[in-house]
Amino acid sequence: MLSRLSPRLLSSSPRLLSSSIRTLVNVTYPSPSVAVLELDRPPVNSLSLEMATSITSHIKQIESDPQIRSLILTSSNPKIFSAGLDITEMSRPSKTRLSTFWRSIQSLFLTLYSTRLSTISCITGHSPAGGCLLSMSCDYRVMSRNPKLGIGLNETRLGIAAPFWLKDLFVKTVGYREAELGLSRGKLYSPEEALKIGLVDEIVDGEVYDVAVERAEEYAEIPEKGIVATKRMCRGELVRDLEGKIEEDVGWFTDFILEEGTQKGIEGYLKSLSKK
Ligand SMILES: CCCCCC/C=C\CC(=O)SCCNC(=O)CCNC(=O)[C@H](O)C(C)(C)COP(=O)(O)OP(=O)(O)OC[C@H]1O[C@@H](n2cnc3c(N)ncnc32)[C@H](O)[C@@H]1OP(=O)(O)O
Repeated sequence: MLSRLSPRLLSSSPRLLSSSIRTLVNVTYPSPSVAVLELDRPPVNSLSLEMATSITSHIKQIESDPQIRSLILTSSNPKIFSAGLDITEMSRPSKTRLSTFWRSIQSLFLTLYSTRLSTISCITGHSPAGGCLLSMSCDYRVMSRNPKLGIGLNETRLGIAAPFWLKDLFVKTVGYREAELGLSRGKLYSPEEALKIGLVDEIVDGEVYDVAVERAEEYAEIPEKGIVATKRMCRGELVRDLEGKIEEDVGWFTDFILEEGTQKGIEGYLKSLSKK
């Protein structure tokens, strides 16, 4: 049923969706050339297999409408953009589910990072690890000034490591030395710190969503051919690197996660989260 509805109809009539086919995201259109994809998986927008798959398929649907030029990625939770990968997917998983899960994350990254759409990440809340991956995959990042918020790659704190393509993305975004420091220490940056190192492009005192819409409209006014070719030039190398190593990366991820030491670390981290 979903595939027979146009993206516009789907988004403008959320009541059409019954709870049995929850999409985990909401799509709206604040102007004729801008779409907003709002992450909506309570409590923390963590990326499960289903969540990652849904985001990817909605980006593809939005992309297929030639009128849409810009996409804003945001969250229905004002305090949390995304808590990153759903850690329960990595806790005592079956190897089959774990591989499929990781493929869904690779595919989400490749789709978001290389879309023809100009993408604006509207970071209203915390954005650790996979949340930071989503933000960094966008073309422009605006974040609320709230000093209590954190954004960064804290994988080492869970006893895991970022894959090579996420490390490369971080290096491209903040530079080699800052990336090495941030990754090793699993550092979450405040919005001010993130602005200083180029992890976000703008921090906003008031309504971050309004600024995101403004930026999305500015991007939408730039002629498409030039901006898409430029994006391809800037991002093609990393896309090709991962595309050429999909299987190797799945093998690396599943081996790393299924190792007993990693499992103990993940269990401990999950316990510390639920004890808070
Ligand atoms: C081998 C290589 C692997 C490479 C993979 C590289 C890529 C990405 C890795 C990741 O993304 S791993 C995930 C990293 N994320 C985090 O460390 C964030 C953890 N969460 C938090 O810090 C906090 O939850 C928060 C986001 C700051 C929100 O805090 P708040 O106080 O508002 O909410 P909580 O009470 O902590 O959480 C509510 C509820 O959600 C559960 N939960 C939180 N985060 C996750 C998550 N990422 N996955 C699954 N579940 C999560 C948390 O346990 C609570 O559950 P209950 O106790 O209510 O059952």
